Amino acid sequence: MSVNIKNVTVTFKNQVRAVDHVNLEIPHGVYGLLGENGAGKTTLMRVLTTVLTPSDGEVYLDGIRYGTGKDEVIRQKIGYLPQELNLYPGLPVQDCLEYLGELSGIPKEECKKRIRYYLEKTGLTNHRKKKMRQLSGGMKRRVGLIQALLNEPEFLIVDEPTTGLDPEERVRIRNLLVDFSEGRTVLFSTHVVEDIAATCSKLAVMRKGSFLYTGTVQALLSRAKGKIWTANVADDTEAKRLEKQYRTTSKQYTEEGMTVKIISDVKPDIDCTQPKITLEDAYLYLMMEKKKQSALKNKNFSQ
Ligand SMILES: Nc1ncnc2c1ncn2[C@@H]1O[C@H](COP(=O)(O)OP(=O)(O)OP(=O)(O)O)[C@@H](O)[C@H]1O
Repeated sequence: MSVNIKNVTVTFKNQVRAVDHVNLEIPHGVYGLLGENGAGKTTLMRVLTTVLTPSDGEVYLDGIRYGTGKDEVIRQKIGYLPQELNLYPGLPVQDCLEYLGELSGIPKEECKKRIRYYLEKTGLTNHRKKKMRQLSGGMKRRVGLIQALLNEPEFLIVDEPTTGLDPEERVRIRNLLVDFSEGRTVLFSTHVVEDIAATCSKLAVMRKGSFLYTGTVQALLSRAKGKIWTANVADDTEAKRLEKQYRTTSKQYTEEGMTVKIISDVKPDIDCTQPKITLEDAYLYLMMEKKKQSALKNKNFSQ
């Protein structure tokens, strides 16, 4: 399964350019799509599902070009979990999934077998008789994921699959996606950096309709090498003082007080050490660098 995005642009009627000339080849396995609110992730995913026709550019799935009369064939290869999904509130979970399976043309017995398997895998077996409207947000999300997996798609696109899940369920769903990706392609879009760190070896980082980065997690981590520092402080007042002085990313309470993470090309003039870089550090470093560059560009432009 290969997915190719070539020079794709989406401009909405209100002139918002949500996706701006992007190019991407999505390989096998779980591929992360990370980006701030409004970056263009959902718009790009809607293009990939054939729901939205781009204003410009081409998309190919296994060499089949979108919008050339073969979109139905493409759709049969795709499973999609959208950000918001309201599945038949009056139907019990089992009936709802059986109905969706029937709509997808999955043979009845095979469909029941898959439903049993995925209910078990998502920890929902004991909730299968509950009506959809009686489920918690996290449970609804998991049923939504099952509907996307049900036709065992070659290309699975999931938009924020772990939203509303408790930590244990989050891990369970991540593992399910990794297992499912064996021999398939999974596009995993999220704001949760931890989700990407736990599932993907490659990712794209999106901002304002463009990719700031595409490549391996490892290479992104090495970009931030030598730029992240940790300082221990006694309390929040001291942490705030550091925040005024340096570009800080996070602070965390510890047994002794607090630790503050600082981004700096050179060692800050305080007692600090270099921690093991996390994907969150590398992501925040990338975002800060790009924002700094755009601010500089705007300043030069207005001078
Ligand atoms: N149908 C639409 N008409 C006009 N503008 C839209 C439409 N859909 C999205 N947008 C705009 O396009 C931009 C990208 O939105 P999109 O939903 O793709 O971002 P996102 O990265 O998925 O954000 P989030 O992480 O918050 O879901 C935003 O500025 C949004 O307001």
